[in-house]
Amino acid sequence: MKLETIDYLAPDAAEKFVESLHKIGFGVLRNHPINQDLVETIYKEWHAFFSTEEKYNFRFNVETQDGFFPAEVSETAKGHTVKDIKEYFHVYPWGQMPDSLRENIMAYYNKANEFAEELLGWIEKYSPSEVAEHYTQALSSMVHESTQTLLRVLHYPPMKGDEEQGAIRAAAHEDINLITILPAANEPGLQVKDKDGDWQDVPSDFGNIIINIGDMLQEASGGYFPSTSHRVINPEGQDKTKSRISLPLFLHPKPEVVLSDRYTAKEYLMERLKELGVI
Ligand SMILES: O=C(O)CCC(=O)C(=O)O
Ligand SMILES: [Fe+2]
Repeated sequence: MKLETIDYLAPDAAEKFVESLHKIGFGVLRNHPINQDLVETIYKEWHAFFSTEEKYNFRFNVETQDGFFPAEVSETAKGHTVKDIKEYFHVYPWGQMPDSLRENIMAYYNKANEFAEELLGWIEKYSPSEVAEHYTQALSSMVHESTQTLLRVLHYPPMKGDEEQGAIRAAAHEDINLITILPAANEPGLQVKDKDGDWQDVPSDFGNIIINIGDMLQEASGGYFPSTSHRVINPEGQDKTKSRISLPLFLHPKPEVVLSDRYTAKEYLMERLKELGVI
């Protein structure tokens, strides 16, 4: 099944969107309520921030994981040995960030959280009853007023030619959280692995919003919604000189939320972070 872009305003949008999440683990929406001018402004402001030395004043707090993660400490995806070519900033409402960037990024954080709750309502409504009966509470209430939901501002720098052999912008991985909401980045590169094991480009027309299933919803739905591998490939030709900025919001349930008879959200997260060697 090819990943189709769904019109948020179409009468059958919710049903089609949830079908796409079930079949592919990804759904792409256009005509959605997230303001594109705000997204563009954030891309510009944070691109400027990443190009200054000021970012080093916000080095991440090891305990709480908010703040700036330089390229040298950037992630290595599960099962990989080479670091991704990226730097990023973890934004939490309670976390450190430059005062000058707070207003716009928090406006986006709040709006995208509200939108995510609406989409979780769609997912719940169109989950088959034998799947939905295992949800221990409404999906939207799992994340409502959660302090764990993480907005990651990612900067993939221009390619310099001295990158480590085999390194890519983001190696294949799955997200740990419930769902992820991601406005199309300012440059292409995001790919999803389909059922045949082939990499498909995610339709990343500027203005689209991309939603994917994370491991926690896969767990809570007994596998009905698959947490699909995705990656960001390196640019070619002219695009090598360009930075790519992206803005995934990782919806994390409140720690005490029961995902399944095996895990609470907190237990699940701890297990995964240990596996990744983060804690
Ligand atoms: O930059 C992107 O488009 C995707 C990033 C991503 O998948 C992640 O940070 O988990
Ligand atoms: Fe991801």
